[in-house]
Amino acid sequence: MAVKREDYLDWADYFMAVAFLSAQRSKDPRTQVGACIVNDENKIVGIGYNGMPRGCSDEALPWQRKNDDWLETKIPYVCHAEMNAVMNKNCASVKGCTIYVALFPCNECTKVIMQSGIKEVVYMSDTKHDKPSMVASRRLLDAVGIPYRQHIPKQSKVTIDFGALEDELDSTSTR
Ligand SMILES: O=c1[nH]c(=O)n([C@H]2C[C@H](O)[C@@H](COP(=O)(O)O)O2)cc1CO
Ligand SMILES: [Zn+2]
Repeated sequence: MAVKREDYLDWADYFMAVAFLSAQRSKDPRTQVGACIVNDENKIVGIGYNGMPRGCSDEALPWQRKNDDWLETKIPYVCHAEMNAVMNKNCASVKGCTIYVALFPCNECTKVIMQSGIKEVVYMSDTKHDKPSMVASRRLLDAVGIPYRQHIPKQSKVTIDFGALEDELDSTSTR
């Protein structure tokens, strides 16, 4: 009798992988961030990545990070992954949900997370840990007791191979 496959993706790696896959949609030349919101039934209810607001051409607005003129940077225009994931929700509310994010959320996203009722933050990268924005995020989350923890992946890499089923058919084909 065939036995169960053991090297399947566990839930947390799956949700973080969805966040990272979503990030690949981002046009930001420097930092691509993705977020995935999950309810208490392990159902995905929102996905987002950082991008320009709906209807804005990705070519019409600046993508540079620094410029003497702040209006010529992406900062005032780009919508962060977390905010997009909340706005993209496919259910009435994300209250009680967990958000998986590729990068620890900035203070603006943390406010959106808090106001939406999300109850837990799971992040992968913390490369901006010492920026005032992240310090403010932790202060806010600590103030209300929303837990945040770094994801420790069981699998360091998740590969998507569009040819996987063809290979499988080839190798198992007996006819
Ligand atoms: O929480 C976040 N979510 C998010 O989507 N982003 C996006 C905004 C920008 O497009 C990019 C950050 O760009 P940069 O690393 O050049 O500052 O990542 C950035 C953060 C944290 O800074
Ligand atoms: Zn943000």
